[in-house]
Amino acid sequence: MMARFMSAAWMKQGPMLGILASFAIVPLVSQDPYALGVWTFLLLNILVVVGLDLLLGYAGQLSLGHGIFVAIGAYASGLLTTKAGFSGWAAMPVGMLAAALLAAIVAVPTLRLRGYYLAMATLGFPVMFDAAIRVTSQWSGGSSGIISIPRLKVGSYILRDPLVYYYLVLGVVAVVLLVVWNLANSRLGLKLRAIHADETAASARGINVTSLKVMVFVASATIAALSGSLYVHNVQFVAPDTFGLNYSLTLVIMLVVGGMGRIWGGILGVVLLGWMPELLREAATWQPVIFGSILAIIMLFAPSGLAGFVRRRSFFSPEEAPAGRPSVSSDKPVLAVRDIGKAFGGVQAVKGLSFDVCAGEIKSIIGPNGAGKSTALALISGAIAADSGTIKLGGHSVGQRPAYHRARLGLGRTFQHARLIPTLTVYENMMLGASVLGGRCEAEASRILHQINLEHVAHAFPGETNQYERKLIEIGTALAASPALLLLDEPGAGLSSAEIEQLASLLREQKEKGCAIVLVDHIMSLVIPLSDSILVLNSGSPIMDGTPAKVIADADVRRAYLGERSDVHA
Ligand SMILES: Nc1ncnc2c1ncn2[C@@H]1O[C@H](COP(=O)(O)OP(=O)(O)OP(=O)(O)O)[C@@H](O)[C@H]1O
Repeated sequence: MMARFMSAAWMKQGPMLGILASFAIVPLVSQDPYALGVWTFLLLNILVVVGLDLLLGYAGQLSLGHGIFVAIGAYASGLLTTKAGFSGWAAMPVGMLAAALLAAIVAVPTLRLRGYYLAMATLGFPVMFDAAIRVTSQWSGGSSGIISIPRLKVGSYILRDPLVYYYLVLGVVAVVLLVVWNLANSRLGLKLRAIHADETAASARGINVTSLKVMVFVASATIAALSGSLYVHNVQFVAPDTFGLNYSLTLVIMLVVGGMGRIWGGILGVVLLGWMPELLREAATWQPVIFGSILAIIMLFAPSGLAGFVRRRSFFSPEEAPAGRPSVSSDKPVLAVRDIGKAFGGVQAVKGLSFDVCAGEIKSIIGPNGAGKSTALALISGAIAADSGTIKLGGHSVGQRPAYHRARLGLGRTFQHARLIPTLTVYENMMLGASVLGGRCEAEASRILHQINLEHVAHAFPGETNQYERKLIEIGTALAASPALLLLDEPGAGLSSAEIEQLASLLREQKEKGCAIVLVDHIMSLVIPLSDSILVLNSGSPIMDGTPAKVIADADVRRAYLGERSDVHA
């Protein structure tokens, strides 16, 4: 048992410890103070790029002015130590706090929106920072910068030896890297990858997308400020030119070349591109050409960066599946929808829709194409807001609540076109689904994988599975959250009759366990035998709600919908 634990721990920490060990032996190869200075500078850039990777590679948010957070750390240390009598150690957290504050101020309005708003907001940072330094030149030193910044001290010992400073910086980098590495390979990393791939799907899995994006941006800005502070106490000088737009873009390029979303990719990018100017010093005029050519070649032949050549390895593996949960049932409605409506411009997609679904009940919604079925599910799940009406989940009014909040209250859903996270393995997708429960989601993920018979594709990525498996995986990710209510949008589409039969038995099992299900589908051989009741929508409005027998016998329904189809009989 102990040996298994040790090998699992080594498997998880091993790669990062290996990288850190390589940096630890650098001084054994050369103790040339200049070379050590370059390596120290690279380590400081690794700090920034690794923080940027969390933001860009994991959460998919681009910051084009990230160098400014380094500048804030550098200037806070420079100013507070030269003008306010702070020690370097005391100035450091002030710079980090200032960077975190600025990041939060920028992030809260921009990261609520999807798209490149953060990139646009941060693009102006270098120019604004430069202007701010020049306007406040009396105390900030203007374009001449600040000189004679004191070195860090431990007691009366001044950290001026390049070798000592290298190991100090390496120690800080080691702590940050191990923390970031463990975060990236934890549930948080899965959530960030989910946000990157599909914010709507992430919200449906109970993830508060905005707050997570803000948190990561603030954390990466704080790490960047720490780097800036350590930098100025080494070079003892700071000027605004160091942190221009070029620097911020170079950070992004290092990450892109090395490979985003891997941590070690960013480190590789910094080392490769960081050493290049040194190696090409003789051909200084050719440097931009060579730099640009390398970037173009990487973008053409390895758009995922150098790390993209290595298949991502998951640190999560299915465990022994625990026993299933006991069944629950109650007559209280799990879902109560009253008079909801939604218009898209002139199109009234849903109008006057009301119904209840109790625990252990399957309610199907059918209707012709464009009848408003998917819109109804989107309104119930919170993917879009209703114009009118009320929605109650387990007695809680959720009409104004975002999708992630409804997911946390026990609403699971699938989409008309399966929305899995392509960058996560099947098992990790299950874990993401289960993560809304808190606690150890590995066990729940394993249980569902076993239940839907997909253990053989646990380590595959969704793109490597077939259509039926993808449908099951998406239902599985919803089931992993132990939903009280499950919304299914056309789960039967494109499946063979044998697959539909298997799907029906999986849904029957969920019903028996007390799950309330709302099923939207055109496949009557799935809908009719499975449903307790069927609601028929036509042009957004309900025209009938009753037992399957009553619905298929209704003349209006047959005219509006069923009469057009040949597979009506169960
Ligand atoms: N985001 C949107 N913007 C504008 N119109 C929309 C949007 N979503 C849906 N609609 C319109 O609302 C109406 C209902 O669409 P919805 O997708 O809900 O129908 P449906 O019953 O699910 O159809 P199908 O069976 O083809 O999936 C359609 O006229 C559709 O064009």
